[in-house]
Amino acid sequence: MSGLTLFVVNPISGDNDKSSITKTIKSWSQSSGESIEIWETSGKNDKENLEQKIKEIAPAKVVAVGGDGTVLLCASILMNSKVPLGILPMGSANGMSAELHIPQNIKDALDVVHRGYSRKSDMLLFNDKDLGMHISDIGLNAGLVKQFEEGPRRGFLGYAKGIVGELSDLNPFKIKIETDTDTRETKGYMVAFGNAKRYGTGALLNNVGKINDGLLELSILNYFDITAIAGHFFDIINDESEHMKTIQCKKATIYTDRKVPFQIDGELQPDTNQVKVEVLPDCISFVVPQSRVL
Ligand SMILES: Nc1ncnc2c1ncn2[C@@H]1O[C@H](COP(=O)(O)OP(=O)(O)OP(=O)(O)O)[C@@H](O)[C@H]1O
Repeated sequence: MSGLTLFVVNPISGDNDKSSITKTIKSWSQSSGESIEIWETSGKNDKENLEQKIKEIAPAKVVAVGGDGTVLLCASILMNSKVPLGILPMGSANGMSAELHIPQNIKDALDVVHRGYSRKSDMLLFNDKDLGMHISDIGLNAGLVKQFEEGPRRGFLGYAKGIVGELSDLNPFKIKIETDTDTRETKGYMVAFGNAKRYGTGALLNNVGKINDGLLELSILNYFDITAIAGHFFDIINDESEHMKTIQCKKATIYTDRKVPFQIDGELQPDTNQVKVEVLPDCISFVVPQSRVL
């Protein structure tokens, strides 16, 4: 595809030096003949400013250089347009790029951008206003994200302390789920909202999710059992799993009997006792390796 490629670089994502990435992008532009522009996020009004930039330069492709937050920022602007979104995975969480099999190596990921194969994906809309793309949840995992973000500690030790804190406070909550097809009540520690199969950490959430199936997966963690949880890291969950149930639907509202932590694609939201979610089918195109084109 000819035309301009806009690289949207998040300078703070993933704690790695972006100046060498910028150099690599510029030399790739010369060797591949792709004309490029590089635009950095500031962390303030990025959506409005990027929207403006995209209107001005009308790129043929946009490439998010960062983690899931940067991918979601770009996707929220490009949705329902014909402009495909590539990814150079540079975040601390790169769930969407892992789902799309984008290479972690930057030169290989740039090669995917240059080839320009694309596939469509659904997105998720929460509470009629917030977009999600990969995996969001309420309860246990969002509690860990909260411990990590709100605690004074960074790094692995801080994360480990956060896990211990979160697990020692663990109590199930009552959950009512209304989907477009049924209503059920249960108790559990977490409800995940998936457009995909696995978290950016590699942990498997469900066996059925496809990013372009027009469905979302609600996965409910009913029992907390460390060996069963460990199974998710080794891909040994099955449809009969006792501790985790998955329901596919097009929309749902979840009610809980107390306010619980909530995260959308890794970004913490205010604690909540009610989440409405619906799938927005096939509304964004990602640039993917040829093997991932359907
Ligand atoms: N220049 C900037 N300064 C500070 N924050 C920024 C800047 N640009 C983007 N951000 C913030 O970076 C976050 C998105 O980061 P992203 O998910 O791409 O990478 P990440 O390394 O996975 O991030 P994190 O692990 O902190 O969520 C958003 O919260 C956004 O507001």
